[in-house]
Amino acid sequence: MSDLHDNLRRTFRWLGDRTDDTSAADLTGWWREPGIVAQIGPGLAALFPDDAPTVVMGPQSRGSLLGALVAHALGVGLAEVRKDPAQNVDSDAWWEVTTAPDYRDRHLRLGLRRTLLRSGDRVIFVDDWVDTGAQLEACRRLVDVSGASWIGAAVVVDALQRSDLRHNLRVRSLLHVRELL
Ligand SMILES: O=P(O)(O)OC[C@H]1O[C@H](OP(=O)(O)OP(=O)(O)O)[C@H](O)[C@@H]1O
Repeated sequence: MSDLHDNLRRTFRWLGDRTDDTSAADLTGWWREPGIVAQIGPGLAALFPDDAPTVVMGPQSRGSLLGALVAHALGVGLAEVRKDPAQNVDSDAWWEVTTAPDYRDRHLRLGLRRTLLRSGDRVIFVDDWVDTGAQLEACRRLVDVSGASWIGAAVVVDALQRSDLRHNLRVRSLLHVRELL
């Protein structure tokens, strides 16, 4: 998987002009690269080789995109986490949580349809990037309330500001943000 590691670094860009104080991560080059699309699902799945997940959880939108690739690699399904979930009909029941301030200082409402996780499910969380860990922590709460079990988080880039979260939520990554600087 060293090809994957090198390809992720090669096709990543920081966007920012000289007059800008901050820069933004551009990951779109990853999705354009056939080798990455082929390898990233198996690569993330391999971060938890001994844990036998029954389902992948991925937050909208890039967590769901990657989550589908990981689910395919593992031969399981995907539980999609929606932002600002809307109930369609009375019987459409959701688990909902609000995040701590995330990397854009947002308190997001995240929701998971109750039909998507069952007690006995073993969940692997997938996302492209973790920064404050606010969305990650909120997804852990969704798993807890559903009665399913949390295996850990497989992410592409670990930019976690809090190392306690890395340990407590079992965060494993393909790259550390330092490798992109
Ligand atoms: O660690 P945190 O501070 O919670 O931030 C990380 C989250 O933010 C980004 O998603 P974003 O909400 O930008 O949505 P996107 O996937 O649609 O780009 C990223 O994909 C993670 O889900």
